[in-house]
Amino acid sequence: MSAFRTASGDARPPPEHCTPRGSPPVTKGQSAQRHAPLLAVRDLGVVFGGIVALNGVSFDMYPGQILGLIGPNGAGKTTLFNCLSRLYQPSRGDILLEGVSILTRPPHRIAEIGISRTFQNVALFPNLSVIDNVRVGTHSRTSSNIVSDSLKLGWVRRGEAALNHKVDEILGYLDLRDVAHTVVAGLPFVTQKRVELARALAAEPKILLLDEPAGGLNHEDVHGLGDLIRRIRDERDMTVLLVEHHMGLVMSIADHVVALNFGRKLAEGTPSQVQSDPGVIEAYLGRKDR
Ligand SMILES: Nc1ncnc2c1ncn2[C@@H]1O[C@H](COP(=O)(O)OP(=O)(O)OP(=O)(O)O)[C@@H](O)[C@H]1O
Repeated sequence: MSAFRTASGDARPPPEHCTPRGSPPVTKGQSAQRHAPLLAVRDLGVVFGGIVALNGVSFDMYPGQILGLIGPNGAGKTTLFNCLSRLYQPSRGDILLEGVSILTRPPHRIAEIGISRTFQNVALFPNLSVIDNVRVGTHSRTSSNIVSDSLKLGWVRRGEAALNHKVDEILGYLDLRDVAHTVVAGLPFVTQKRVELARALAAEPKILLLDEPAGGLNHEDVHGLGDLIRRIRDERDMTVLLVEHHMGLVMSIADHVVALNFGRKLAEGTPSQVQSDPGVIEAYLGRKDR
């Protein structure tokens, strides 16, 4: 069984937004394009010394979309991802969440406005248990402080109980209850990836940023991961941005794909539009006449 199943299993009816057989499928994310963008990337530019890592990239993300960000090595995907999670400050352009620029926010305050991320190589506290790592994710949702915590005020205790309940629910959702009290360092990489996802979900983000979630996973786990990402979008009402080299995963779950090359946007559209774009084919395979 895939390590990326959820506790609720796989046998579910198709979601309401699916169209009947025969008509072109319209995904929840594609129909969302009728709404205002949740996130707008505008003319983004990043320069490292003499290297132009991003050059005037613009695109929109709509509520409920799974957006795949692809491109060959060095295309600028990680740079863009790091701008979205505020690790990098762009040299030009803007990123707007629900119409408001996020560029004045430091990285540690990005979860408060509804953006959570996972890391390519997993960035957990290795010596803490699974449950404590997931609790860290709830930090942006707590309003207590050292004074109220030490006085154990009534509203602090009620808040703690609600957070514990939420953490337990997420552990159950990602099938992590059995390892809740196990120290993370001893767990297999694939389980650590699920813990990181649990931590990101604990912040209840509007936008979940996934940095190469399929890296290091076997074929079966990648399949399970695809199902899980779609379920998280559908069941937990999230919008997902996925940076991924695994083309099969991106093309099977994304509603919309943005392709970068040499720091510029090369193409965007549905997975099949982007897959058949001559510029994208050339960027991945090289020119035929070479
Ligand atoms: N911190 C940095 N300092 C200098 N140059 C950088 C830095 N980060 C990225 N670059 C350069 O910016 C360009 C874009 O890199 P980036 O890592 O964003 O691409 P990518 O699409 O994520 O590639 P990969 O798929 O290989 O991870 C590359 O030329 C890279 O060498």
